[in-house]
Amino acid sequence: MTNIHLLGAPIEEGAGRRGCIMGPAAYRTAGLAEELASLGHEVVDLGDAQRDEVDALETEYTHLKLLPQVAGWARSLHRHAYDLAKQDVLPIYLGGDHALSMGTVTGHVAAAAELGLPQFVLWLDAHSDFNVPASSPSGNIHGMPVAFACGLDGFPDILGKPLPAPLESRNVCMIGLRSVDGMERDLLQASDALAYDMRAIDEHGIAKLLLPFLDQVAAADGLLHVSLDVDFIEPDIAPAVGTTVPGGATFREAHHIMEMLHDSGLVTSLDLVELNPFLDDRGRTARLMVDLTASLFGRRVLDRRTQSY
Ligand SMILES: NC(=[NH2+])NCCC[C@H](N)C(=O)O
Ligand SMILES: [Mn+2]
Ligand SMILES: [Mn+2]
Repeated sequence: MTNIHLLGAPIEEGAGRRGCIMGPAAYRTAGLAEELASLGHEVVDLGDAQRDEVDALETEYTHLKLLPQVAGWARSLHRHAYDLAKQDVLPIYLGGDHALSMGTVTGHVAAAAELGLPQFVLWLDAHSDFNVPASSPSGNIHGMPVAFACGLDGFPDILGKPLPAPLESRNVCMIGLRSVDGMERDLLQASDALAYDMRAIDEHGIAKLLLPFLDQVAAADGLLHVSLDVDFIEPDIAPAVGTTVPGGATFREAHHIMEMLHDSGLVTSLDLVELNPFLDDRGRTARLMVDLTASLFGRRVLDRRTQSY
């Protein structure tokens, strides 16, 4: 039994298209809390976080879109995440676009650093979200949270203070990549992040990529934050996302990852991001995300002990 706390993060200003503001409501409508409770967990819905008011920030990168709004969300979510990380609960952040991870990841890294524990991040996404302002072709800040959390140069004062502790890029594992921008690719390859594209899944399968990373987290006695972007999944089955890229993870691959994460017992926090209910087809993407989350929290078809392999 896990004590799960749900926090809505209805940010949409980091994405190029509007609609993620409706994400938290869609997860609630799709029955996320009830589903997790039916698996035997204690679930508390904290409602939605509020954005801080932030004035214009100084930066030479004028193409950054809606920067004060994104910074307001990052500051608020950073505080929430830091507080939740210090409690004996497992937070699930209901996005909201992926810029929300600028707050959640940095909050968890800051709390982990104070506890003297290494913080790991599993990034399930079609994109590496490793742009810095200078490399971003779009100016959409949801393409930048990993670079920001790792402390790369060139960002304005998004948190309103220096990063309390940078995320170590060697503690990051990305799976599902199939859209990385030109300069972003150079930055990613110069970092120590483990990054697997779809070809790696095709050639090796999920288990072979994920197990060594989970072993590394366990060996380091680390904390594990999972950030699940809807566009990680094949858009045919998960259409409610503004940045679809064909060739995503299948239903089976996505559930397989979630089941392995459950079995590992290592996950300590989770972001569900980029759900855009405005683009959904009768709630199917919201329901799929709820089902995947249920797999991560223990739903399974058979008990392993009853199987003969
Ligand atoms: N979280 C996301 N969906 N990110 C998409 C980013 C797309 C592109 N790399 C950009 O920076 O604009
Ligand atoms: Mn993303
Ligand atoms: Mn993405």
